[in-house]
Amino acid sequence: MHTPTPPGFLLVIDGLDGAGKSTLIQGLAAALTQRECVLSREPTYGQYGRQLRESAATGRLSPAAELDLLELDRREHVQTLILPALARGAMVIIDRYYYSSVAYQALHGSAQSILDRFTAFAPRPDLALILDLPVATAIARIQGRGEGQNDFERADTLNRCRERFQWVLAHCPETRLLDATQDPAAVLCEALGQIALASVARATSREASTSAQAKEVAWLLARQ
Ligand SMILES: Nc1ncnc2c1ncn2[C@@H]1O[C@H](COP(=O)(O)OP(=O)(O)OP(=O)(O)O)[C@@H](O)[C@H]1O
Ligand SMILES: Cc1cn([C@H]2C[C@H](O)[C@@H](COP(=O)(O)O)O2)c(=O)[nH]c1=O
Repeated sequence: MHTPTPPGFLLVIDGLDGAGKSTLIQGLAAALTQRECVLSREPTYGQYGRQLRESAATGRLSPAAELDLLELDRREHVQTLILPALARGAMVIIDRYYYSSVAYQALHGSAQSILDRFTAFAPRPDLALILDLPVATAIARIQGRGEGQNDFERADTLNRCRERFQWVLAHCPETRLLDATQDPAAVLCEALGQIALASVARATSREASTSAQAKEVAWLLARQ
C-alpha cells in the first residue's frame, strides 16, 4: 500500500538583483494553475523584513545585526507561511531564500556556516532555480527599471555574490542554474521543465520522499 502523496512543493527562485526573478515568478503563477500556489518573498514585508529593506536604502546594518534580523524574518516566514502552506499541500514559490544569505551575507563570513545556520530551521526546497547572468546585464536591467541602485546592487558586491551563488550550486543538490540571459519566455519554459523533472523525481521516489518531507515538516512544526 502506498503512503499518501507528499504534502506541498517548495520552489525557490533566487539570483542577483535584476536577474528576472519577479518576472519569472509572475509567469510561473500564470502557468501553474493546477494546484494552490502561494507566492512569497524574502526579506518579507513583516516587521523584521521591513527593517532589512529600509536598511538597504538608508545605510547598511552591521553584518551581525543584518544576519540576526534575517534569521528573525526567516523564522517568522517559515512558521507562519511556509510550513502551514506545505502542510496543506500547496506549491510555495519564494522569491529569494537562504541562498541569498549565503551569497550576500557570506561576504562577511564562511558560506558553509551561513548555510548551516539557516538549514537548521528552514525546510530544504524541492527545487531552487538560481538565475545566473553577467553582473553588467543585471545592472543594466536594474537601471532599465528606472530605479537607482542601492547598496546591495553595486558591481563589486554583485560580482562576489555571483561567485557565492556558484558555491551554492556546487554545494546544494536541490539547486539548478538557469541561464537568465535568455528571453523571458525561454526562461519560463526552462523553469517549467525543471519543475516537471523535480516533480517526476519526487513521484518516482514517492515513499521515500513522503516520509522524508512529511517527517521534516512535522519535525519543524513541532520545534516552532
Ligand atoms: N529574461 C529577461 N530578459 C530581459 N529583460 C528581463 C528578463 N527578465 C526580466 N527582465 C527585465 O529586467 C528587469 C528586472 O527584472 P525583475 O524585476 O523580474 O528582476 P528581479 O530579479 O526580481 O530583481 P530584484 O531582485 O532587484 O527585485 C525588469 O525591467 C524586467 O522587465
Ligand atoms: C533574502 C535576502 C535578501 N538580501 C538582499 C538582496 C537584495 O538586494 C535585497 C532584496 O531585494 P529584492 O528586490 O526584494 O529582491 O535583500 C540579502 O542580503 N540577504 C538575504 O538573505
